[in-house]
Amino acid sequence: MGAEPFVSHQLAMVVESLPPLSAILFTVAALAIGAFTVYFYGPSWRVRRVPGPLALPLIGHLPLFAKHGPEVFIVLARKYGPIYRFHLGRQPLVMVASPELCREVGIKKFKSIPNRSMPTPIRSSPVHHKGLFFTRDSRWQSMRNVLVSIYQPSHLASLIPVIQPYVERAGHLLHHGQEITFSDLTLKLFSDTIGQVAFGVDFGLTKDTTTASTPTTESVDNAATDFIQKHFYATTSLKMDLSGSLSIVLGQFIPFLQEPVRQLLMRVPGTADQRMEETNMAMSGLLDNIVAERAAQSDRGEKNFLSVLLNARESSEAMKKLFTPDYVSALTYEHLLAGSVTMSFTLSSLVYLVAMHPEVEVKLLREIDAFGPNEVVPDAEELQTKFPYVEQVLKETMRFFTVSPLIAREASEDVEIGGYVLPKGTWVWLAPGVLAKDPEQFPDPYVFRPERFDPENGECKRRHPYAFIPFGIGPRACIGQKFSMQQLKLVIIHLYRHYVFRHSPKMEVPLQFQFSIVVNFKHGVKLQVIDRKILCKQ
Ligand code: HEM
Repeated sequence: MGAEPFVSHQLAMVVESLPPLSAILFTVAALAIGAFTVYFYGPSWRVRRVPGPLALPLIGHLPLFAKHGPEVFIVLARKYGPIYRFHLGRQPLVMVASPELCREVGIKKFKSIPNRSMPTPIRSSPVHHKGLFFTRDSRWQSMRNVLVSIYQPSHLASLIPVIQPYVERAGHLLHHGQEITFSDLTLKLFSDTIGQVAFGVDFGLTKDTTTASTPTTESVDNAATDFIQKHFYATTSLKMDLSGSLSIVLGQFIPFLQEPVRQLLMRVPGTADQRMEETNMAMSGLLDNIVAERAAQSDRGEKNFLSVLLNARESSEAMKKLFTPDYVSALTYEHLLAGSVTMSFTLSSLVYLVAMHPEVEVKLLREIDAFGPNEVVPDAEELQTKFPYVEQVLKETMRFFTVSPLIAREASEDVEIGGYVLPKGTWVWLAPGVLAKDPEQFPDPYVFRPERFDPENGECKRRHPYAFIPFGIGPRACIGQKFSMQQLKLVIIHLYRHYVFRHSPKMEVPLQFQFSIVVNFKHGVKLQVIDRKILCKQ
């Protein structure tokens, strides 16, 4: 017998002993379904005891989100109570929606839940990874300890003369009878002020090109303008709903595919992923240049965040290791991100709401006018003590339209919250937007009533201390809270000293929102400007 017939015979025997093709297919299919089930239901299984609506395969509760928008979290809290599950695609979130449970997560059990989970849009955007927001554990703690010193009252007070010229400059852009998209102006204004406070650079966005009067700062160059445009694009592209780039959308359903697909699509011309990558690269390059230039300056002073950070970096070897150039860039950029969109949304909401409530406007103007002549700029202490009604209007605005209705946290060990044991790795999200509309804490929650924040008011006295947390809670709360309030008051006082506002006929009713990493207006806030001097003469 030759070798060939022998081999064929052996092969035939092997093939005969194999299961039929259908059996193989069946096994493969069963394995695939098993793997699919484990992958998609594993995370849900771990938190199955927490109540919540039935989650659809792959898309979880995203259809509910599409139907109700951010209000969905209020709807679900009413139905399931203060702790419930919400599935963002495959990822289950344990939502915490009562003041007491927020205190438990944010303060009492902070050690078990010290970090933030990284939402899908941010995973696509490396420029955001090394800021304070997403840094974790001991590195976060060390960075925060240094950065907190920058927000000391004395430093904040010194920022008023730095910011005021920008506020006045933006004010000069307003004219009686003018129709403006006010939210665009405020985004430019706060990008300009934070540009100065964070980088020591004048982005020149509110510069009146028809006059020569501008604050005396470093020159406005094309690189800065280019940078800020890229920043606007990068920020508005980080959508949490299903309108983001393909890799972001995919990340909601099949997270492990997000990065490979992003890597692929960013090489394909015309895709949103490619545009985002180009923007991120260009922005990182520009940021690194700004940081390198400032690092090379010997007398950089202490007037802006970047200089303070670079000075801290040079103070010891440990600091040098902590604040490597990439972290310095990310932290400085984070200021711009955190301090422009949030502030613009809050101020635009305030002016929108005051325009709808003449009785609030009258009280606000009375308090502002009583302070003194228009030329006198209040100092930090006066801002804190002489404008209680401005503060109430601001707080009520932040309650009414909460810019950050969800706060992302993640358990770093097994932890018990509200009677449920949540395993390590669970995404535990706080819901300040739900608390803000709780009728027990805020009677008639859909009525805009600043007086509810008057400390002498019974409603205010009865309220739980953590019912109102627009800046978050505990050691991880917003580091810029005092800075924000100071700056917002400064702008409100300046604006209302000169103008009042009415809704433009072009303003949509009701106002529509867009949910990206923070809430924003879909079509902007459109207003008519009324010069108070002209109003008085009429
Ligand atoms: C109206 C204005 C603002 C609002 C409503 C706001 C809200 C928030 C919220 C809700 C958080 C999460 C807190 C938590 O997890 O408990 C946060 C964190 C943070 N905010 Fe703000 N913010 C505002 C303005 C600013 C400004 C102006 C800056 C910087 C100049 C800033 C810098 C930060 C940083 C760095 C964090 C992360 C803190 C950490 O993880 O340690 N924010 N903010």
